[in-house]
Amino acid sequence: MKEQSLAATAEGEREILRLKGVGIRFGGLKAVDNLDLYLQRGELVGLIGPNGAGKTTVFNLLTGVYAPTEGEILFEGQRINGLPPYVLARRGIARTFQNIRLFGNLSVFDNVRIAAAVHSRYRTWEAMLRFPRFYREEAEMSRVSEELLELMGLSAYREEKARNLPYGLQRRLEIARALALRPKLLLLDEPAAGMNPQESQDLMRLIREIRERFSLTILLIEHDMSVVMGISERIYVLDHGVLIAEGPPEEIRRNRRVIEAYLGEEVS
Ligand SMILES: Nc1ncnc2c1ncn2[C@@H]1O[C@H](COP(=O)(O)OP(=O)(O)OP(=O)(O)O)[C@@H](O)[C@H]1O
Repeated sequence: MKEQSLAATAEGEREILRLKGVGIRFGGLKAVDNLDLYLQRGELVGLIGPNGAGKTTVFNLLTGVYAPTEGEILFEGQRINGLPPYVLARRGIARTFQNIRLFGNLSVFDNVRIAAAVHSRYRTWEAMLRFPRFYREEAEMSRVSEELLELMGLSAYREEKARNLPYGLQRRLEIARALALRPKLLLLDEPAAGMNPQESQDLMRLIREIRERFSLTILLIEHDMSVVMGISERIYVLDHGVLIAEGPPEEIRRNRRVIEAYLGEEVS
C-alpha cells in the first residue's frame, strides 16, 4: 500500500498536466468531449486534428478562457478548473495565439517587457515613491526582455512597432512574450502558420532550444505535418471534439482512423 502511494507521488511529480474526462459544451455542440490527456514534465507533445476538432478550445480550457463543463484539469497535481487566465499565467501556463495578438502600436521590446511584469512584486505605492525594489525589479525585467529578444533573433527590431514586423517575426515575438511569463507549460497554437519551409525549419530548431534552455513542457497545435511529426515525442489527435488516437509520430502516421479523419493517404 505504502509502495503504491509512493509510486503515485513519483508519478505526480513527473506529470505536469492531466485532463480527466474533460468536456465543454457550447449550446448543442460538444466542442471537447470526455478528453483524457497527460503531459510529463519536459515533454514536447503535438495536438492535431481537422479544422473545428476542438484543439484551440483545449488551449482555452487550459488557460482559463473557458471552464470545463465536465471533468477535471490538474496542473502540477492541483485542480485548476475555471481559474482565471491571470492566475494560470502566474502559475506557469503561457500560450501563443492562432491569430497573432500583439500590441501592434507598441515596440517589439515593450511587448515582451509588459509580459515580464506579470511577476513583479512591488506595490503601486512603491513604484510611485520609486522605492529601490521598484528599480531593481524594473532593471531585471528589462534585462530578461533583452535576452529573450536576442534568443528569438529579434534584437535588431527592438524599437520597431510590432505591427510592422513581417509575419514570421511576429510569431517569434509572440513566443518571446509567452516566455517572458516564465512558464512551465508553453502552449503554441500553430506557430508555423504562414511560414515558408525554411522559416518552419528554423522555428523547429528554436522550439527545441527553448524547451531545453527553460526546462519547458510544450503542447503544440500545428497543421504543418513536417513540423509536428518532426518535433513531437507524442501526438494526440482530436476529431469532432473526441480523442481518436494518441502515440508517437510514427504510429500516428500509420493510424487508419487518423488517416481517414485528417491526414489523408499522402502523409502515410
Ligand atoms: N466560444 C464558442 N462558442 C461557440 N462555439 C465555439 C466556441 N469556441 C469554439 N466553438 C466551436 O467549437 C468547435 C471547435 O473549435 P476549435 O476552434 O477549438 O477547433 P480547432 O480544432 O482549433 O480548429 P482550427 O484547426 O480550425 O483552428 C468548432 O465547431 C467551433 O465553432
